[in-house]
Amino acid sequence: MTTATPGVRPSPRPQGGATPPELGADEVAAWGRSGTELIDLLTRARRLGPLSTFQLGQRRIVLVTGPEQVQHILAQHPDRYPKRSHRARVLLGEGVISATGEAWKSQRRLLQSQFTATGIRRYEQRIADAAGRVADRWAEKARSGEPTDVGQDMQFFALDTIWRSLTDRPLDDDTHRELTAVETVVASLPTAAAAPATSPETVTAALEQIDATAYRAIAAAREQHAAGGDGLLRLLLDTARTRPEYTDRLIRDELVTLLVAGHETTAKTLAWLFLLLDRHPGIAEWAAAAGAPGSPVSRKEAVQALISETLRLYPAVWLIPRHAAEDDLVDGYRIEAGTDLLLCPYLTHRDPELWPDPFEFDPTRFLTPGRRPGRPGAYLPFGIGPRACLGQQFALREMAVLLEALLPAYTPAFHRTPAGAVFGANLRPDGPMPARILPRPSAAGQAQNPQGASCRSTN
Ligand code: HEM
Repeated sequence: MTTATPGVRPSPRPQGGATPPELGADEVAAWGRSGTELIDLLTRARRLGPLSTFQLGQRRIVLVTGPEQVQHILAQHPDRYPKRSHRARVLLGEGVISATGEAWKSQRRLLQSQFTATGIRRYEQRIADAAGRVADRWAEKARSGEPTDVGQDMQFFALDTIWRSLTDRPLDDDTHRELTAVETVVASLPTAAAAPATSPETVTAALEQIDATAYRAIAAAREQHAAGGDGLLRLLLDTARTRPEYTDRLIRDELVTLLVAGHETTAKTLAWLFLLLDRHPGIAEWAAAAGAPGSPVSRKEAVQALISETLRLYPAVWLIPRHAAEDDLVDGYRIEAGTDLLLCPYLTHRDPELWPDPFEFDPTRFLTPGRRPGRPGAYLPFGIGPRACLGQQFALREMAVLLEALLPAYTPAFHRTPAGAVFGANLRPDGPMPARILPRPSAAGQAQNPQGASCRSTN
């Protein structure tokens, strides 16, 4: 407890506190000359401790990787650390990811009910239909021996799933082609910059394409709506009747936000998962056999553990930026108003003080009590606090439905696999993933198409 000293005006700034340990300018310059990814600079800074700082051009950046510090910023004091001008605003407009303040609260409240564990049940059939499409494709590829690209199949699945949930229609080839423009824009987004630079021509053209597709979907949903259609867009259109802030522009922004947030991350996670299984055939066998008589884990448990461990090693959202709106003390260190902060789940998830054998792919750590850290803030693939992922339950469900159908039945035999990772707007494999689809010998005739009655989870 502090006592006021007579005659001294209380300062609004927290007292005391040292600056977080700083990475020297020469090391930052050496990193700049090396031309390597931002993650290399962050890895150097991380060695200084759970909170560290460095100067990048004109910007002072604080890197936050310790669980307690992460928890302080995202969960305990989110008002002190808002999102600033979101780097994807050029694409997402005022949708729920980039909105702030009261507008964000009311937009989030509206969508929240659709994305709870109960709320997503209304999308179960659409998820099963999209997974069934991939299962059919892999069955055909397994028969014909023609190669497929596993990364692209995952991209299509995730986009088809969210498109069906938004518009109540399966993704058709034309719309799919048009929406590849999203990838062009996502690939052009800066990683740690506060605001995107002026769009180059290709990005502008891609944005125009995305707008055209979105407005066409809104018009179609209006017609379908009159005829009794369903889907997330319907909720937005219904809301627009009583809330004038839901203009066509805001509906477009929410639609594009959910499309982008709802497929890139899921697709990349599934792509990483298949790459990890390729590198660890023993674990692929374990997952395929789970749920069979005599297996100690159910298929559902094994699939959940695979997803959790993939998200630990390759969190698609590998960097979470925040901005200090006021002075604060974190772990005894002073954070000044105006500082940019970067939280890095990728580094937190690979911290040897938190995770035994952090570089090992070992899904069983999520099945064995005491083998994962209990400290809040140590595992955050979906973020934490009020701005945590809206679509977490949806993403987990769609990935589980697909994997429960594919893993027991097929193995992709990759012709080649990407050598590394791209740490861009999301964390993605850095190349194509061509493969032949092999039926698992033990699973002949067992391939499950989740469209039918088998869409309930297997044991
Ligand atoms: C594996 C899949 C996914 C991962 C790893 C993921 C990760 C994240 C993370 C880390 C955040 C928080 C970012 C921050 O704090 O700044 C976030 C926010 C968000 N995610 Fe996801 N996400 C996934 C799938 C989805 C899906 C399927 C949807 C929609 C259907 C979705 C919609 C959103 C939205 C709308 C936000 C913004 C929430 C807000 O600001 O209130 N995400 N996601």
